[in-house]
Amino acid sequence: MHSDSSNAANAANTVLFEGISKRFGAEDKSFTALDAIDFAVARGSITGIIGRSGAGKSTLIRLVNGLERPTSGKVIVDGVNVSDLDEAGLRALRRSVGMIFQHFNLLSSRTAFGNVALPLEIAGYDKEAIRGRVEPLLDLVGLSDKRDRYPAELSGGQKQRVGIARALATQPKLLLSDEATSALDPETTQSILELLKRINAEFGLTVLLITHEMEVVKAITSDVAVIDEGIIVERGHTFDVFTRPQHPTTRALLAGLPGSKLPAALAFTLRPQKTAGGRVAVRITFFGRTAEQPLISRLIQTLGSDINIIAGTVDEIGGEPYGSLIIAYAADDATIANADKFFEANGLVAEVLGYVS
Ligand SMILES: Nc1ncnc2c1ncn2[C@@H]1O[C@H](COP(=O)(O)OP(=O)(O)OP(=O)(O)O)[C@@H](O)[C@H]1O
Repeated sequence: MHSDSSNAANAANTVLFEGISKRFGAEDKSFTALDAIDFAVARGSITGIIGRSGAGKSTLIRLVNGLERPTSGKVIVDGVNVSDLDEAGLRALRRSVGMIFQHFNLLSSRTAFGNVALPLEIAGYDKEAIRGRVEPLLDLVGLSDKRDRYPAELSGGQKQRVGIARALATQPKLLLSDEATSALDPETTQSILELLKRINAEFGLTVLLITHEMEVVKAITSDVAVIDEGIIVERGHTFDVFTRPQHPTTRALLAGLPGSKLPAALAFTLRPQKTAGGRVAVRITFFGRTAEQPLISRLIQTLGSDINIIAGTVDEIGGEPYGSLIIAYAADDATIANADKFFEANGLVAEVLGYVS
């Protein structure tokens, strides 16, 4: 029997991790790969789990389709406790949960068509039904003209498209992605992420992806959890986690993003203390609607023309505009007070980076 609250949680979430821990090895020298994980993957979301190598990401995702069993706790997929399933139940679960992999895991002896058809053959579909399902899928992933090609004749991006079509063949409600773009170049990564985004929007498919690449999380997820040594250290809407990271691990992962580093010339001259007649260097972060306003010209109007713009980026996180601007201006009390008033009035987050002469 489910309580009303667990029914509501199952309606809202495709996956629930409840008090999950996973230990490997014998009792006396066991290793804790996951510890006290409570996490929900909202239905229809694209949710990312990010962490460094060895953080526990693969173990966590493998619990979802029953490839690993938790040492304690429950993983609930679409209202079903995965640990309660017998072999037949696990087979049914794996039909309703598609998965894509870093190295694609295609059968080299089968064509693109044959690879996509495989899960349908295993599920016992007849030839006609298989063709009726596989051809539109190859079309969806843009590979109709490659239907008779073998994996060795396809590029990495094309192989991953076959992998995506195969994962969708049994019409799953959930797609698991295990570092699916890690072996691809940035441009191909972008096109695969666009495809995942389109599939999520068109079919309402929930996507749970694990990655060590912040770029991937930034490009397509709505929600994210940061995992470190088997513990979720930070979670939330991607936009909030990226713009106001709280945990040092999140900050360290974000520091690898292009545009997050200080320009070399500034980093070299920046001092922690104010110098006589020196200038203060400030990073202004602006979100949502403020990112679209003509901030720079208003800033110049407020602070006068004695302001240097050192660096700037405008970007999008989870579809929301976001920008950052590094400026320097006179570090006297009147100018600083004037600037602070401007930042506050315009809802800008300003962080003093240091002082330059
Ligand atoms: N079958 C196993 N037996 C023993 N230890 C394991 C097993 N599987 C994983 N581990 C350990 O659990 C920890 C988490 O591994 P996991 O593969 O989940 O990390 P990850 O975040 O996916 O890392 P990567 O990105 O390198 O794959 C690692 O320290 C790993 O060595």
